[in-house]
Amino acid sequence: MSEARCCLSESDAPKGVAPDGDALVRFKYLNQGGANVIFKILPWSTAGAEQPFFFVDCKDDTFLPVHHGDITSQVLRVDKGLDKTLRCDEVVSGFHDHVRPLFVPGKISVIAIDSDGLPTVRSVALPDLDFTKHLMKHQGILLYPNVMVALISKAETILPKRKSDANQPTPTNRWGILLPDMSPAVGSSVTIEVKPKWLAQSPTAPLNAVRCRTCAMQVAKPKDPSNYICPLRLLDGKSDTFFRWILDRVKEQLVEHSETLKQQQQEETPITSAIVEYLTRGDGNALLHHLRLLQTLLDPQGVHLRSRMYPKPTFDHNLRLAMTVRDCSLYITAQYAAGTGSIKVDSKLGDLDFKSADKIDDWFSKEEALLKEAAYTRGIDEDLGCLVAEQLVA
Ligand SMILES: O=P(O)(O)O[C@@H]1[C@@H](OP(=O)(O)O)[C@H](OP(=O)(O)O)[C@H](O)[C@H](OP(=O)(O)O)[C@H]1OP(=O)(O)O
Ligand SMILES: Nc1ncnc2c1ncn2[C@@H]1O[C@H](COP(=O)(O)OP(=O)(O)OP(=O)(O)O)[C@@H](O)[C@H]1O
Repeated sequence: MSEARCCLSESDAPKGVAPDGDALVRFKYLNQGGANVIFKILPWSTAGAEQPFFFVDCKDDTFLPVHHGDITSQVLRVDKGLDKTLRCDEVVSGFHDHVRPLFVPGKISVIAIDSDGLPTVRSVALPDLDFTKHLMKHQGILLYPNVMVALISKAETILPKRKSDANQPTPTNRWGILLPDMSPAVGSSVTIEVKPKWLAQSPTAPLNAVRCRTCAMQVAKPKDPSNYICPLRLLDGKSDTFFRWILDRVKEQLVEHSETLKQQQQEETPITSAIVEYLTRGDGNALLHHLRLLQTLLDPQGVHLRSRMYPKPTFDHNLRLAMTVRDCSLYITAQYAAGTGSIKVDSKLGDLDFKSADKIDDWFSKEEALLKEAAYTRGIDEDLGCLVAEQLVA
């Protein structure tokens, strides 16, 4: 091993490595998505019955324990070990090698159709802007077996071993990722989480589409309608629908944070207005436009035309990147000082995991199902608030 940050229990520690009390931490389940589980990292205390763990910086044969203060502003993300999803070490390398470069000035190779109707590779310059302040630092962490046992006991959705590790003893060392903790802080910040999914229409949507790709998905496979919003509204930002959607999200958190209803009501509208302003005219708007640009540059033809596109490696690589930036999360934080009117809004992108090539067939099937089911075009009873539909009426 040359240099790595590791997490271990006292019984994993090599002889002579004994952490001070201020290096000890415990893990608390925070949340999970389809592929990963997130844990909060809290200082360990003798009061609980929890087993302590600690982080060390390992260099050659030396193990240097890390003070918990350097760790507890972060969360630990651990992959569940499912098929077609990436291990955390693959996420970290994919992020650095392929995803991060999309957020700094530079050139990318894209597939365009030439005047003869044939695919051709073009080099396109990205905007001369640096969006890296919106990216989270990804730090790979080697998790020792006893840490894995404890994490699996808190989240049984983490598989003890992947199919590809079938011959390994259970459980083995695994990689996790330390990321900045974007959770709200009671009394001083709220965090709104949105997925800026398909910010432009699918290239293979029918010409008579009455809704965008994300709304078409919501028709075909509805998910929690109570907090659904058409992602094109994030970019447009003007409507009352959008203001109300943000207000509802802010209220959900202030209800838990505020001591009185009056205090909540005093804070909710200014915080909502600051977030809407940020997404409509501020840095958030520039970021959303950049995501839309990436989504369209990297996938101008659509997975359905894949068989006619070449060079195939460029097409597939770009499609994977486009699908990555269509499935990330945006964490918008508003820090406020109660009663002062001071509000600072910021945002970071999460879940920028470079999608696996194994998913290409699934993307093909998803688009095919949307077309077959007429999800872009058929009439429905409910109003999803799709901006495409609104623009057709206008
Ligand atoms: O099917 P979509 O377009 O709705 O997107 C899936 C997401 O659905 P949602 O954003 O909730 O509507 C879905 O999100 P959830 O698990 O529903 O939170 C996943 O992100 C999925 O990607 P992967 O299989 O984990 O790599 C996403 O799949 P792909 O982006 O890989 O197609
Ligand atoms: N850095 C973070 N700080 C605070 N909470 C987080 C952080 N990252 C993730 N979360 C929470 O955990 C949830 C799941 O995380 P994440 O989106 O990374 O999982 P996933 O399995 O990759 O999701 P998907 O289902 O989209 O593939 C998020 O929706 C969010 O609520």
